[in-house]
Amino acid sequence: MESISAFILAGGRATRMGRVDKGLQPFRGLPLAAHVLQRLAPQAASVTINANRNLAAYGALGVPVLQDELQGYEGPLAGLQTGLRHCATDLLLTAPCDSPFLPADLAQRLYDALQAQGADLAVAATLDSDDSGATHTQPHPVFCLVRKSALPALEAYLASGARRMDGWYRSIKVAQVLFSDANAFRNINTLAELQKEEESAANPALKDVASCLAAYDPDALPVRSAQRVIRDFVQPVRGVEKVALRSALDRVLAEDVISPINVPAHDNSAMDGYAFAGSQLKADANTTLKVIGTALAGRPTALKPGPGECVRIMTGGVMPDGCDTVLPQELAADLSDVAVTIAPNTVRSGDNRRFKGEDLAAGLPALRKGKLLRPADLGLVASLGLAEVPVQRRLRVAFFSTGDELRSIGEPLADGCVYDSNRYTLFGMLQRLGCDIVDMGIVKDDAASLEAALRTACECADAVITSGGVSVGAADYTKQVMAAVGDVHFWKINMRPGRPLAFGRLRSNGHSAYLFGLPGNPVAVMVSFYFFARHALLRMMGAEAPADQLLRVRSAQTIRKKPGRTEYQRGILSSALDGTREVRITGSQGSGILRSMSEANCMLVLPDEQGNVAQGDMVDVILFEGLL
Ligand SMILES: Nc1nc2c(c(=O)[nH]1)N[C@H]1C(S)=C(S)[C@@H](COP(=O)(O)OP(=O)(O)OC[C@H]3O[C@@H](n4cnc5c(N)ncnc54)[C@H](O)[C@@H]3O)O[C@H]1N2
Ligand code: MOO
Ligand SMILES: [Mg+2]
Repeated sequence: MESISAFILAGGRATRMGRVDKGLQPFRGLPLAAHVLQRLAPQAASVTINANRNLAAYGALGVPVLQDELQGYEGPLAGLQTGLRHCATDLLLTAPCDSPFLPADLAQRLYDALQAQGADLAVAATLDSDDSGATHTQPHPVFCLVRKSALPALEAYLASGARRMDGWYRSIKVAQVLFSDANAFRNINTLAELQKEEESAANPALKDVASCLAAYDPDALPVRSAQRVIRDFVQPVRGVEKVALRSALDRVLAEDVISPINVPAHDNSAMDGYAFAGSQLKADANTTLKVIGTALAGRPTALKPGPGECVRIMTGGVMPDGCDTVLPQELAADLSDVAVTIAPNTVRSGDNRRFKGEDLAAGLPALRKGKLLRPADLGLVASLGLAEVPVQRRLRVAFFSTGDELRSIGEPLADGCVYDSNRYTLFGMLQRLGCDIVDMGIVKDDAASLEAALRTACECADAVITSGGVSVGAADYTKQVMAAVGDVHFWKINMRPGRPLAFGRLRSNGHSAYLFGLPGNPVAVMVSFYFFARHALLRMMGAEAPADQLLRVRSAQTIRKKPGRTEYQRGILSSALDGTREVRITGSQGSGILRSMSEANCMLVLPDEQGNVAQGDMVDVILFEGLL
């Protein structure tokens, strides 16, 4: 094939996109024009972008940018004219900036037809069918390959005042090439289309995700399978903000932090003592060195100890030239203001020296994107002298309780009613995860109130958490309404507590939010949150969260356990008389007994295959608290 230059037409006004610069709209993480560039680059010797505004932003894509030479947004032919005038090859391939799916063999197939038919221009076309099923050929005039020799005809056409692409085509010899995949020429004209494309790529249907499991039985789902479907279904939210270092605590780092400096910046002493060249140490006799001065931390010295000399140095003091070893002062065999004596085998050459960059090396990542920032990380960023860090935006989570029997604090407790405790445990767990919280209170068990609440929640939050109404009770409208407002599955999970769970995505008025419909029982709410919602929310936050840390310890008692389901029993981990760790459970394990959670300091995780636990058997526990 002859050499081809490609030309991306991004000079339009994008009237259907509200006049935003279409080629620069983000799509799957890149500007639209960058997708077109990626598709064209392998098909051409060079790529140029034709744009009439935001030239610098297009330039940032790493290819030359040319503005129309005709003034006033005169359409694609004006772009083509500019392209042909500046084209370094005999052939110019054009494509619009909003066609991220264009064919990988566009250039080759247009070229073949151009050659075969001896044409000036080859244009792509597809077969379309109308409502009656009749087919017709649909040309895509902006996807064309044109010979530079057609420029005079184009100049003449434009000079006549005409601007239509198909009009000009009638004045030259055109070859039409039929492509079978009409989708490949799909362009994205409106912001709504762009959003829809984004979503369909990023958001598969829940059934498609669930169907990836080897076996999917929503009525008997292993914990691991449910966790997997949830993990594969939820996507991180977008949005980065720069915050002052202290405000970054418990936030998720949005970009790698690259160390701008070496920490420490110099080789320095790890001890208060005497710095010298270690090669002088004698193996079988005392080494005596003359003290020629002092190096304090923060005050590098110009002293250069020669043979038989040393420098008194403080911890953190920069190592003087030629020194690689420090004798801690308390290890000196003899010491005066002017000399120090070191007995054999007190220190080895190289001891007590800290290397430049040994903590953090300049130019290397000090912290990785996705890290949940802990106190040590704040200190680490501070040690680099950085005042701000980029973090993911906070996740917004809306939640409410359902059930006619629920009362809020401050209300009298009518007969048969209970105070709503789930909103408080949920508040606590979400707060600790660092979410922005929208507490929507108690919602009555009627379809209209539930639907209104779900829609409001969906429209204002990234995730919605409800409690209650997901089992089989007569007054539970929750499931019906959830199913109507979104793509939601209802599971019975092989676990206890927390057997029923609703999971999916709600949609309302163009907004969407993930839904976790947790069971109503107060312990079940917490267990389902910890083992399903928590991981999903961390993933949405963009966090690279470590897997749950299970600790294997001895059971101090026999524990009843049914095989075939995972049981999360509430435990108290303590030290036995012999100092080893053992765990016992907190009395009744009923899923309405919240006291069992409050008294516990850990949860036993007894897997599906496990039967009764005998005293002395080893079991897995997960701790509620670590170091803060
Ligand atoms: N026939 C069956 N009955 C039940 C099954 C079953 O499989 N078959 N599953 C049981 C399990 S397991 C659970 S868990 C619960 C879950 O029920 P729901 O999600 O429908 O929850 P509710 O019926 O609304 O409430 C259950 C229970 O929890 C109390 N509750 C609810 N919300 C709160 C709150 N915010 N604060 C305090 N307490 C709350 C509520 O009063 C009920 O006592 O279903 C079993 N039944
Ligand atoms: O499993 Mo239910 O969730 O026992 O309380
Ligand atoms: Mg119920």
